[in-house]
Amino acid sequence: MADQLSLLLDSATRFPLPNGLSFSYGTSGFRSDGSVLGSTVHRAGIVAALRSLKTGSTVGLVITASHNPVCDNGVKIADPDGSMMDQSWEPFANALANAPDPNSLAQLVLQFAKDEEIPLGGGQSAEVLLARDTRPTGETLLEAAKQGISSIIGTVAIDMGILTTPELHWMVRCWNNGTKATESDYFAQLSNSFRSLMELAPNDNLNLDTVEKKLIVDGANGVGGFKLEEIKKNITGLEIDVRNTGKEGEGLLNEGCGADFVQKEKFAPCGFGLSDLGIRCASLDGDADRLVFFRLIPNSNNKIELVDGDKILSLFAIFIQEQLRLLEELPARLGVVQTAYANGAATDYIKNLGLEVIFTPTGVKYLHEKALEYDIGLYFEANGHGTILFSKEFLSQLDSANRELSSKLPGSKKQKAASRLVAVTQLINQAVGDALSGLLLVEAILHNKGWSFQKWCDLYQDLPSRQLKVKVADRTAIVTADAETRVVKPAALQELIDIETAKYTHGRCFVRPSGTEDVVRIYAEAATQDSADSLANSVAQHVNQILGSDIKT
Ligand SMILES: CC(=O)N[C@H]1[C@@H](OP(=O)(O)O)O[C@H](CO)[C@@H](O)[C@@H]1O
Ligand SMILES: [Mg+2]
Repeated sequence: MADQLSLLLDSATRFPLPNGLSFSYGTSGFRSDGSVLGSTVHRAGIVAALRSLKTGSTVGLVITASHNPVCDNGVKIADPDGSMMDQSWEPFANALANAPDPNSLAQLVLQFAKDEEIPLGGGQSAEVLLARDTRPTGETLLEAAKQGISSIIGTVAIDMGILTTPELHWMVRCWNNGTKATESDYFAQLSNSFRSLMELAPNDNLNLDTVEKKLIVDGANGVGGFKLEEIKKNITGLEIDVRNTGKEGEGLLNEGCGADFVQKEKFAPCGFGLSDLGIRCASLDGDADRLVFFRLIPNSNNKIELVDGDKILSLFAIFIQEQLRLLEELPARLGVVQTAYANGAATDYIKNLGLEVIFTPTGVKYLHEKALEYDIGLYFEANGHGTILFSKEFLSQLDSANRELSSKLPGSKKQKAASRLVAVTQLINQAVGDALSGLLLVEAILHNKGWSFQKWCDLYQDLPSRQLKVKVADRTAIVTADAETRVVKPAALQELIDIETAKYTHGRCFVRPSGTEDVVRIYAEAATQDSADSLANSVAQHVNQILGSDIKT
């Protein structure tokens, strides 16, 4: 134990906490300006090493700040099944990140290891897979993570290189399952399952030829674009043109491009223009875990028609439901998980399909956890982060049904439905929302259904909405309940929100503190755009008055 203590003290001395800063494991890990994150990433390395020792399995650590500006960076930890680190460890991660000096850091580690019965001292080995996105601060931060990891005796760090966040989560999951886990295995799994699903399109679908084969993808000048360039080499039946790949001269990461920009601004990303009218387009975020689709609106100065996470979710739900209906001998409990940001029209649409819709607070760690409770759990945030989870029991029943139908009724509708579901389970990332696998699944489903982009857009009409953010003195003064739809503190604020909302037809409004930025977010929905704008503005004024601040859009 003396060795362990001196190793920790020595390592921590090289990564002092910057003066006057504090860090918090927020909606999606630690995030800040990349230049101040050395100590945080080093300490996240220690947390990951301990997590691996505790679980007796390999865990992951990704250095990314997703859709944030290029100067930001961040770090998050993946659990052995590829999901986000168990929330019960976040308080320890926070305490460690803010430990004022090496001594208190070492004491925190020793005490936590004792409380959690984590075997220190090298008796047990541990393993952490590492990856980073394309940010310039990534390389130095990766080194900090490696040093943090190796300050726990017996832990090995394996650098998997520059990857999308979902690739790393997928690799951790496969590594622990003992299945193939390299990047080329990931590419092969995506292209093979995409091919299978495309080939399973019904022959009697007369509309198949009318589906536009061309797709233009905005890579946000991040890691997703050049990974898609690799995947597309093995794909037929779809012509993919990748823009904003991050190559020299193509622009800065997430600047005027990427899924967050496209979804929030409802404008085409840079590099897109008039010549793309009528063509189906998609946008990834900086670490390729978010996906939205769009199409340029003629004569509108690059405004777009947006297909967000809610509509991707709806498309997936319809497709899964259709296959299950053909396979009535395979009962499955389907759950659809959304957050309060889901458009009201989307929720109504999914409920009208007869599906169960559940709401959780913002942040995929909450949605993912809920989706795991179903045989098939579909979840998406409106901003395009989501996936479909299949329970182990369902996967094994599906596998048996597929084998039986393939031998007894080959080529039948039932057999094809089972094979389609099998292909979906292989194509969609089971660890975390993945823009690249989601994109291929959308394309394969549109092809199977013979649906044009227009048909997909027309599933339902989004209710007009508006999002505002307000910077306040202390955003934690706002406490919410009921999946963030109601403010419980300060109580007067909810009463004011209720009074404002009642003034509008189809009015809905909620307020919550962001988990990734120092702001309070306001979301409003109403029958017209003017009403949504006005509702959001008046509630922002109330937030302003009660908590003191300036309104930002
Ligand atoms: C309104 C919104 O888009 N919120 C985003 C944003 O969280 P906030 O806690 O709202 O800052 O970033 C999260 C991480 O990417 C994402 O999960 C979430 O949906
Ligand atoms: Mg992201």
